[in-house]
Amino acid sequence: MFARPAVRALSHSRQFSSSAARQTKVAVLGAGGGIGQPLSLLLKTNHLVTSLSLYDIRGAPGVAADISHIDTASEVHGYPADKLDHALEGAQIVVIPAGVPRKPGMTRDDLFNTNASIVRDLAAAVARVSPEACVLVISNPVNSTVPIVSAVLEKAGVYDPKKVFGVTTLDVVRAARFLGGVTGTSPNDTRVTVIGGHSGATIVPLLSQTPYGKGVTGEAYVSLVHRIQFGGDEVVQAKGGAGSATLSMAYAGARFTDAVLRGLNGEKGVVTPTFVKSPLFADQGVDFFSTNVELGRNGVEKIHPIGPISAEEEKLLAACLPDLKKNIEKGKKFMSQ
Ligand SMILES: NC(=O)c1ccc[n+]([C@@H]2O[C@H](COP(=O)([O-])OP(=O)(O)OC[C@H]3O[C@@H](n4cnc5c(N)ncnc54)[C@H](O)[C@@H]3O)[C@@H](O)[C@H]2O)c1
Ligand SMILES: O=C(O)C[C@H](O)C(=O)O
Repeated sequence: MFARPAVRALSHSRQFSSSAARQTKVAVLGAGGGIGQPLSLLLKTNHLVTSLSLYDIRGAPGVAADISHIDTASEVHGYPADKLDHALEGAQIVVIPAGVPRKPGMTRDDLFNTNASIVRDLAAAVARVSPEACVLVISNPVNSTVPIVSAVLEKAGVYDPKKVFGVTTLDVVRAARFLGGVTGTSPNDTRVTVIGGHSGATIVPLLSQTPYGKGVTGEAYVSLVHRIQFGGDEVVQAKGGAGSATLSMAYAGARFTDAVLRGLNGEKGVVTPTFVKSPLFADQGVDFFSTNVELGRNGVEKIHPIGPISAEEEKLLAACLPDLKKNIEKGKKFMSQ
């Protein structure tokens, strides 16, 4: 589906014969929503998906009927509110964009009270029905919902930290686009590794690690970093109360799902940032963190170190860690109550 690799590290051919690709069922929970619909559409065009299972408390059968007419080989089924378990049967990948989006003036953390329980209940169903699936969490606040999903699976005795991912790809997409805008180059030449978490100061773009990013300094650097960290707010403001990023997120979610699919299919060198259980800053109480991760047949194959960073990025990282720690602890506390 995507002509370009997910990150610049993916440079080799990714062609598969249909016989080489395994059968992969992908379930989308929240498929009737602003993200869920275009994400499901993009997944229907992905030839690594053999079966697409669309679930929502509202509207999923209609979305499924519509998408099922697209002339790619995958089967599409839609499931109403009371058929969650059916939707999850046999799923190898579960993507979760279910939950409420922000309105102007809200932080992602303001969504916690509503989305924490939605994600918890969906994760409980995953634990019960498809415990071996890779779970890709889009619902905000990602910094807290990923620890919640992990804790639910852990409580059920089926937690595999290699298979739970917070989707931070939109930050990577924005960083490439915004840097390309500043330097006047194609985003294909301005891929940026973005580490940390997915909200404000927890989003840390490593511009110094790219040839074009290194050249952005002074005020231009400060405003570029701010735009990457607060790109979500731009969309929330522009939509004026009608929600947050849906189309760019669907693109980002489909791209990350494609990366996971390619890893499961045995493709080597699939590397992209994602928010996972990570040892990198665990000694500082931050045991979930996004860095470049190599994806493989079992999910996370290898967590890459952050690599050399500039003095400015050291400061961004120092600001990120306390906020991220609070967000992670909030998710864990919710699950321990
Ligand atoms: N990770 C990211 O980068 C990123 C980017 C954009 C948005 N988001 C988040 O994604 C979430 C969804 O955003 P949206 O714009 O699609 O919202 P939306 O309101 O348009 O859609 C959400 C959908 O979830 C469904 N839903 C609610 N509870 C459910 C449940 N228990 N089971 C199944 N479905 C349920 C709703 O019926 C709705 O169709 C929000 O939390 C938003 O903040 C994350
Ligand atoms: O900004 C939001 O609330 C949605 C999403 O997290 C984004 O980054 O666009």
